[in-house]
Amino acid sequence: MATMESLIGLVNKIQRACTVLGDYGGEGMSLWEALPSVAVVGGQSSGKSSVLESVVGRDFLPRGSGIVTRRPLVLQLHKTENGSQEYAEFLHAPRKKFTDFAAVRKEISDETDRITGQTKQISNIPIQLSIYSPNVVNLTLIDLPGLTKVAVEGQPETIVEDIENMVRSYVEKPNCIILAISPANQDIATSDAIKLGREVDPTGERTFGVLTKLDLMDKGTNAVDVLEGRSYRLQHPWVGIVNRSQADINKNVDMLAARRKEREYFETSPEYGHLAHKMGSEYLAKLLSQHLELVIRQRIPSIIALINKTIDELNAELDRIGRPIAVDSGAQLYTILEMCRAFDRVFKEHLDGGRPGGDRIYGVFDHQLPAALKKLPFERHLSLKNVQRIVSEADGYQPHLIAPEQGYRRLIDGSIGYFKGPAEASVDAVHLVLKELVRKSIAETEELKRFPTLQSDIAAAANESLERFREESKKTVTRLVEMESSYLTVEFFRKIHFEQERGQDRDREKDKDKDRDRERERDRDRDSYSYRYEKQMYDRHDKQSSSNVDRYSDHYLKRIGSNVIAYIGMVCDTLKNTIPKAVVYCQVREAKRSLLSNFYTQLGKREKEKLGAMLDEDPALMERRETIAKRLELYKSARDEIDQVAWK
Ligand SMILES: Nc1nc2c(ncn2[C@@H]2O[C@H](COP(=O)(O)OP(=O)(O)OP(=O)(O)O)[C@@H](O)[C@H]2O)c(=O)[nH]1
Repeated sequence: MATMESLIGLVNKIQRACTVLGDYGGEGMSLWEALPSVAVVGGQSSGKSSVLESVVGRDFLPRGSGIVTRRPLVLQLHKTENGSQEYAEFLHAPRKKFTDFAAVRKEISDETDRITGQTKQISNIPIQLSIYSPNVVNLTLIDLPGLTKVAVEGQPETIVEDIENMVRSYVEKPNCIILAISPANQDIATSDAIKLGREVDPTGERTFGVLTKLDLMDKGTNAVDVLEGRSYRLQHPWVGIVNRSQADINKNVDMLAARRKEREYFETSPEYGHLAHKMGSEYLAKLLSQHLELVIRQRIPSIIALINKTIDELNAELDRIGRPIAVDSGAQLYTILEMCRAFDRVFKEHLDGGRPGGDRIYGVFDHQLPAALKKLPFERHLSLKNVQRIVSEADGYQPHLIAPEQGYRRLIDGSIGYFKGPAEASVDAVHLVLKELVRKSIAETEELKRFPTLQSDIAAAANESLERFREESKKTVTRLVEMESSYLTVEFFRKIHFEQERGQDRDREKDKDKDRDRERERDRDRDSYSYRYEKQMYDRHDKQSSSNVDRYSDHYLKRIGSNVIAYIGMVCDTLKNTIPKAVVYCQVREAKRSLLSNFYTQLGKREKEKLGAMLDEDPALMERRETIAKRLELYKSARDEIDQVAWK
């Protein structure tokens, strides 16, 4: 019985492991998949049910002469807590607990009749019986209808084949251990059990030869040749058995008494005395236990592999969804700061390269700003008419004598005002890029994924900062533009004055130099406002054929306009360079330096509850993590259980 004990321990551990694995369905491995089943196979009345009972150690199967087992009986033994009451339950009557095993026997018999009628018919619909007991191992035993050679009165012709096919469907499963029962009072060469065993298990590794009814052999004959493996060789040793006779059953001889009788039989037998220690039901039970243990142990590596694989998967998933968060406020603050830093890292990567987005800021400076500047309506503002109007207005009642100082100022002031638009537009464009980068960075910060509340807190704080930077940046670029109005570059006008003198000389030399003049202009930046402006003025002038009657000649006004345009072109070039500097200084640099600094200040002042609230997770995620953590624990304990078994 020591072997049975260790088998119970082993199977229990695997049971616990498999319950864990099986509990979650799908990939889980059920206990019954991990464990082998044992089927008894043999001719009619060969003693199958008797042998099965001996292995289980209980009387509960109907027995008798003639065909008794007419439906497969799938018997699942479930080990229960020590001290708990033994009971049986049928699948066809789930809520009914049988504690009286005589009643179990009767129910098997009645249930057989329910399907087959009280005839000699058989059915392949199994009866499922579970026995819950502290004294059994978790195991499936299958009692099968006896194989027969001919159909008897009341049976269909196909019965021989039908039974064989049914039995085969059970024993051909590689997980099935075959107890091949042959009665000693028949020639072993005609044994149906051996024949089928050889067919489904040619190497004989899962077939056990059992010889029953040794006591019923003819006087003067014995089965020593069979038992010693000479008649038919099997990998496992043959076991001889003496079950209760029909007379014993009728007299209600109990199992203990039957065992004693069997032991005495072998010990006192002149033929089998030398084999006594390897004979009998108890020895068969022991042999079977040992084999089961071996087979079950062979399954351990694959069970452990499955457990390890699942543990790895669970750990990976936990890593993905994040480990649980701490409860004390210090640790929470730390977690929040860590996450802010992670976000900050991603954000900076976007700006500095490594991640896309920062280049769009350069796009604003390189493309958007110059394009906007080019579109400014200077040509309209400095049209001949406008120049004349503004210069005249600035002069007032007294026309200027040498140069229209006030006129220039007004023309320039009015023009410079136009730069505010593109300057502010650059600020706004960069603001939008930064805002988008904040949004992107939050989405891309792995660590933040599980904390929707913190995500929106960080987003709000970052956007608030960006808004502040934008205000500051707008003030600065406006100032840059205003600075251009507040003090004009003197050198420019001195140079103009000088050039104009020269120009007047040339005028005197008149149009013969006109071509040369144009050539000089062409040499200048063709893209500049002054070039385009002057060209337009020339063209217009040619068409208008100088019918002007105003204070100043068209030529003179055109000069003023083109001077202003040239000056504005210079201012434009300056602003094209300084606006980006201001924008980067006020917005980009600040975003990199102090996007979350206000947030940090606020964080320091928050109470514990508020910190906890910031770390609120998606409830579904929390639940998932809990489930995974629990499963992980179970799997680890299952692995421990099995490890203990494996190293024994
Ligand atoms: N004397 C003696 N009788 C036995 C032995 N084994 C079985 N019997 C008797 O043989 C009869 C059939 O035994 P079962 O255990 O019902 O045989 P079975 O193979 O399950 O029979 P079916 O289910 O009908 O095929 C019963 O009356 C048993 O008492 C044995 O070793 N010695």
